[in-house]
Amino acid sequence: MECSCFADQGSPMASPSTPLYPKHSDSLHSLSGHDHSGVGTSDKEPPKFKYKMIMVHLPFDQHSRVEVRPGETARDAISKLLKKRNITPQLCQVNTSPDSKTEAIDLSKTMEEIALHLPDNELWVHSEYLNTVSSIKHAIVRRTFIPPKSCDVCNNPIWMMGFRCEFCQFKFHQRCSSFAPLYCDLLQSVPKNEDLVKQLVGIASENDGPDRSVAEIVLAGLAPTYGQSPAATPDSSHPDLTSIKRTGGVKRHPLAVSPQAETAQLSPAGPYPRDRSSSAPNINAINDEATVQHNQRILDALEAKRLEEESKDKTGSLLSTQARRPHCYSGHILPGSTTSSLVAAHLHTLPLTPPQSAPPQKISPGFFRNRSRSPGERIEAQRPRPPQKPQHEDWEILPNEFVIHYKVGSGSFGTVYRGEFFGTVAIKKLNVVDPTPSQMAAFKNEVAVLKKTRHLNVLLFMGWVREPEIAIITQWCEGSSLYRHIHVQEPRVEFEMSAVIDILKQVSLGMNYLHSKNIIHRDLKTNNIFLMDDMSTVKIGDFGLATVKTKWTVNGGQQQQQPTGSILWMAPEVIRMQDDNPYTPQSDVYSFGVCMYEILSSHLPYSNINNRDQILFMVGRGYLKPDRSKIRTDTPKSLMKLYDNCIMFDRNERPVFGEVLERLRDIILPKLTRSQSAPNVLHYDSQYSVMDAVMRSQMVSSSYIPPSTAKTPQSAAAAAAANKKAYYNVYGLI
Ligand SMILES: Nc1ncnc2c1ncn2[C@@H]1O[C@H](COP(=O)(O)OP(=O)(O)OP(=O)(O)O)[C@@H](O)[C@H]1O
Ligand SMILES: [Zn+2]
Ligand SMILES: [Zn+2]
Repeated sequence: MECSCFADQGSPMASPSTPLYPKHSDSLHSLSGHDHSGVGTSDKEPPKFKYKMIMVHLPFDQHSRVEVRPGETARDAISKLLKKRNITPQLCQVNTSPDSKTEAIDLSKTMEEIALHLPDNELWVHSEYLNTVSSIKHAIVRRTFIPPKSCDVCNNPIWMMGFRCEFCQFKFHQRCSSFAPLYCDLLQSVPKNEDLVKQLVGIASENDGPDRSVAEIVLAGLAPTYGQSPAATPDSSHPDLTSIKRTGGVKRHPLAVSPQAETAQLSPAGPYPRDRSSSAPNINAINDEATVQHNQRILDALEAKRLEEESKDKTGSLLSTQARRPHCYSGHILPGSTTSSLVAAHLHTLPLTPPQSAPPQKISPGFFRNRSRSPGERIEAQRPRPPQKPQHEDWEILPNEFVIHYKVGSGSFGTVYRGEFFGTVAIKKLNVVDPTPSQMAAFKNEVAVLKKTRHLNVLLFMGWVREPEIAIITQWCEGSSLYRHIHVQEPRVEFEMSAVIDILKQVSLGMNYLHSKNIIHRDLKTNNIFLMDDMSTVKIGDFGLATVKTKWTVNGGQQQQQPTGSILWMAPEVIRMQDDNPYTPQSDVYSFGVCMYEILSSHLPYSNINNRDQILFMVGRGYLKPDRSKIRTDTPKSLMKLYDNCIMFDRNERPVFGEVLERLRDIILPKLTRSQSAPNVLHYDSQYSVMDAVMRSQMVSSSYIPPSTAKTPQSAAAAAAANKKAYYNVYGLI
């Protein structure tokens, strides 16, 4: 096959004489309808080209655009695209059509020259190699690892149960399955393309680093057939592994048995002189949603098969497995595999074909870990580790450590349950199925921040759950949200002004703290403000988790274009989504302003407009603000001013929470209000303040006893208990 591949740079395979587009160029010319006098071309006139951007179709159904830059060769331009995706350019060729059999373009030409002749502004990158690679599946079996072996994903010990590919020996925890490579290396398919082999030899001898390793592995897999004609190779669909010694493929795993010794013993001279046993990257570490789904399918199938196997006669299963799977070289099945676990054969029947639109091929640095180059290092890697307790990651809570009781409600990015984890907790399962590794990593970063939050007014984060679904566990808030108090419960609560200020101060304290930790809430609203401990303490919940809130809400992947969720609290700049990330401390301050409005007016904003889009449009442009006339008349001027400042259209004109707090502290309530109230109960952080304020303002109970009037601690406690009961009775909470 004659082609002008990336590998041809300076190699004998280069075909500079290959005419550029011999089949199409004439028709192109007439089709284009442009003046192509520059084609050919005179030195003086800069060549005119039709397209500034060319669409490039990439392996795994991806595509990208490449800019036509003067003087840049096609090789350089397209290599950049491929390298970004961790695809080895040397393994690809470029055509002007989706058919890889057509003439490849000459990559030494400039993009300008190429653009001149393109029928449409499209190019196709083909790779037989990648096609072959992506057809190879793991043969994963569930295994008991005694003594524990380290997981090839996370490096932590696999304590007892885990999984391993019987081909490539890749082993991993169930929880790490989403990070396992999608396929194993070239073990089954033996490409018979001589050109490809030559290219690989070229790569193996000329390059260094991952490219070379990749080529070496493939060549190792091809070793027995290399140099033979396709007809002379054994039946490629069922290669006899006792005669085809594909040691390179199997022994490449870092912790697999004695790589060097066995390579020396088993492998015939390879097609190239290097010691290939030392470089063994897993070339197929494709980490994304497809991987997760793929692996999950494998695990699910395995689980089903395991149960099936368990009910069968265990003694016969090794034999039958091997009989059903002629590919399975018994030497690869390590001692310790339980016969019942050898379900690899069944996997042949599973529909585990690679996804049509496979993701970028990533060579994850994680998979190079422990691949030592010296025998000494290898021994180190194989030394058994002392047994350890099963490890969870920092603050991870295992499925068997908590109990879910019942569903409480759901929001835009999760469902909340009441449950038990060393006491009553709230478990929020996030709306995410199969997070990509990058989402998972971002999520973990955010968890790392959440776990450091310790403030009286911030809901206590207690841990996170990976399986069966990703969830966050927090302290449980008995009582109710501010939203329920204002908008739902009957009779309506109108807090005393002093209680209003107390609540606002506590919210500002919590928010100021979160901002000091660089946590932007992104969803501050009265639903996420809880009144606890007999309503004396305010807790802010549902904060942080930027990844979950933006990226996971739409099909698990894309950034949302349209604002979703709680639009009433969204700052105009968030509604407009003008920047990549419109969330700032000031956008939280805006949301706080809306909470102020709710509590001061007992209304939700824009309750007279029932068109969501209209609200979004008008608030986003600054044409609409909450109806100020609904705000209660006893609101102090300074508080009103603070509210106005918080909801300023221009975020730079809004105060920060530190200032909000100062201004709230400075508010002096009219003496009259105070003298009517019981003394002392309303000062900031009074244990009874909010509840007392509610009770008094509603005059709900004749049995109300201001705690501060109680003579002894016991009678104060009794008064508090009685008041609580009265309160909850009134609101139907008990
Ligand atoms: N820690 C908690 N303790 C008690 N109830 C809680 C807790 N966290 C949430 N809830 C309740 O669970 C329900 C669902 O909460 P969730 O946070 O999912 O939704 P939301 O805040 O209303 O909306 P969104 O998440 O879209 O902003 C609400 O009724 C909320 O009051
Ligand atoms: Zn494998
Ligand atoms: Zn692991």
